Amino acid sequence: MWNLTRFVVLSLSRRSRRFSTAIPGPCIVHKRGADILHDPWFNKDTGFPLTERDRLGLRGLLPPRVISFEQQYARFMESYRSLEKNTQGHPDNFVALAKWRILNRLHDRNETLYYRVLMDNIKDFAPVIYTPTVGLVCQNYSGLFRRPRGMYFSARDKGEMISMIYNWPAHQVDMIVITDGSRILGLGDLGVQGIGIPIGKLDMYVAAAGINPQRILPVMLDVGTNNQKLLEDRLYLGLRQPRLEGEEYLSIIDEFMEAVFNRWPKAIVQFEDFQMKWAFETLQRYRKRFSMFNDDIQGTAGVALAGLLGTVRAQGRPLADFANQKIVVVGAGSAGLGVLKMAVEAVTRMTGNGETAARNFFLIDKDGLITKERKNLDPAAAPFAKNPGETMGLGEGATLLEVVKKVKPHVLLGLSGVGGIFSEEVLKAMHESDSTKPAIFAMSNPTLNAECTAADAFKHAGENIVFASGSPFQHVDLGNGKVGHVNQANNMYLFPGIGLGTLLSGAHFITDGMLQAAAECLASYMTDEEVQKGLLYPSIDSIRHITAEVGAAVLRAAVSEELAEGHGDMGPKELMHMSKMRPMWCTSTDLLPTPETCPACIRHITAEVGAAVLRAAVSEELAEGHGDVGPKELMHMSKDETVEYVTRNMWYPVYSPLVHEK
Ligand SMILES: NC(=O)c1ccc[n+]([C@@H]2O[C@H](COP(=O)([O-])OP(=O)(O)OC[C@H]3O[C@@H](n4cnc5c(N)ncnc54)[C@H](O)[C@@H]3O)[C@@H](O)[C@H]2O)c1
Ligand SMILES: O=C(O)C[C@H](O)C(=O)O
Ligand SMILES: [Mg+2]
Repeated sequence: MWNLTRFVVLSLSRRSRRFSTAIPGPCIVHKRGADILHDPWFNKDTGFPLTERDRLGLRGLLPPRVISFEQQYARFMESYRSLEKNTQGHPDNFVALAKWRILNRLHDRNETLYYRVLMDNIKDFAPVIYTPTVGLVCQNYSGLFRRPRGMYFSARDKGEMISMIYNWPAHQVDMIVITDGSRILGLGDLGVQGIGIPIGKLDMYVAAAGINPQRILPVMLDVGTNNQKLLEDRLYLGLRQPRLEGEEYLSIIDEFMEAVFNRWPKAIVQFEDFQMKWAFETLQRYRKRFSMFNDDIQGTAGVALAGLLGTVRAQGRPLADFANQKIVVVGAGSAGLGVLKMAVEAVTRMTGNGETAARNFFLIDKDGLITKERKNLDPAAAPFAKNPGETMGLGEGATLLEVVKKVKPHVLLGLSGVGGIFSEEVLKAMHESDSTKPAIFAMSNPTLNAECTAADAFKHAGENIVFASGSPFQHVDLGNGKVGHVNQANNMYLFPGIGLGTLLSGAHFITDGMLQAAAECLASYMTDEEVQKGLLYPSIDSIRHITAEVGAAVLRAAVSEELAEGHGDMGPKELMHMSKMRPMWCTSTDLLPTPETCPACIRHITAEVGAAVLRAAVSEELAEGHGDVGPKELMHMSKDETVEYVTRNMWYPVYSPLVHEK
């Protein structure tokens, strides 16, 4: 076994050298001297070798000693760790902003180093550059503002966007995340300050999906704000006017979409944190015309569905039992409705009966249980409103506590944006759940808006629960060496893979089939053993791995729906002939890397899987020809081609030699 594993590890290193992204080719730069030092994409700070200092007119502009990338990395981490130490005991928000500032300064100065430290320390840094700290940054954006990042299109730019889009310096853009700032996490309307969300999401695209940071574009569409406090804030940086509505609003987004796809026809646009009415309206308006998706509706739905299927497995039941799970969803907004729609589709596929698929789902909003008797029932919520006779005796508008007590749900899932709404009484009522392992999903963000904390959930609902939250919480010490596992049910496990898979497929639309493939991939990622322990999602340390898997699943779905038009030098025919594969983008040189020596741990996982396959081939007496690059080895390798293809397209942060061209 050792030899086989060793063999696979060694062959991986051969292959990864062949496709290596870790040894960079030269990078053309059209600037010289101080302009290079002030461009975070090219800047290496003190890391410029002497030859480059001479070639690029940098001699004298830097202190004489050359500091290697690794030394710079260590120095940054040292500063970060000492900041952590020095701020111990300070208020949480103060510490969170201090950490964000130090990372943001590096981002503004040296992108290569920034993304490397982010990728290698994703577990520590994701909560700083993404949820929950990003919420705090948005709330304080106008005061924190030092440098712009991304593009800002405002209602005043009407008629100008087609030319404005050419102000963006990059020739090619692959991923755009856009918000209008109207529903930032659970924090409400933050107007122009919502730009922090696209920036944070795109950082996750770089870290998790390996999207080239030169090809990302965060966008703020400023159509005003209805947040009175911001309108009165003298530092507020956005338009001081109420939000545009109706056709006026839509005409601004229409113009933006036309401008973007006119310049970059192959870009993908992710809509993020739009208030519900515009989230649904824009999704419907654009999804058949452009390559776009709404992450809050569609990404969240896939992540929640994967978690819901995980809870069925955690109970030791077959997946088909999902149709019998009673699920109470609290929050009938873009996220809650997206989750229910996908859950109903899953039940329909399992049972073949769409009529009764929503039977076991109960939907609650700020006015309580939603039934067909609801006055002014929102058409988007109507398919999930209970008919009289299906309510188990509960009336229209029944409270959350009444619903939980009566329904005894298997799952209580919050997407309400209301912190603490899963009160002690509600959690205690989950003791009576009909499930052997009740699940509590407090998915609202950021931390203070979570429906309950992890500690409260385990304390009041019992130690036997499965728990997931949108923002990270520490695992809970249950005493006697037992641990209450906390899962992070956040759409970050899907959106980078949805974007990456779509990009590499060259599909012009993102279909339900592609989204379903992404959700199924995440749902099947965890082993039975892990799920039984209450682990529904991978650790964030494995985000690059899961993203590659999700990306490949999305790509395969696009191919099977005949939507894949290819990407770069990979045409649709080549894509069609790729089969399932596993990624290997680990840069560790260890023979058997561990999660410590290889943060993404890919080579380790791949070696294990490869060795298992090889053992099977050996035991079936088929493994004659797998030497170096024999035909049979090639045959075996072709199973891996899709992920390999995905992997090859993943950017990895290392300094490239710079070559000046006028
Ligand atoms: N974990 C994730 O990946 C993820 C993804 C998307 C959204 N979210 C979070 O979900 C929350 C909601 O997002 P959204 O886009 O659906 O917002 P939304 O504004 O569209 O919907 C909020 C819903 O909550 C309901 N609500 C408000 N107060 C309530 C109360 N007291 N009791 C019951 N329901 C109540 C509203 O009636 C509305 O139906 C936000 O906090 C957001 O950060 C998390
Ligand atoms: O941004 C997140 O962390 C998840 C989600 O998109 C949200 O709006 O809360
Ligand atoms: Mg969001």
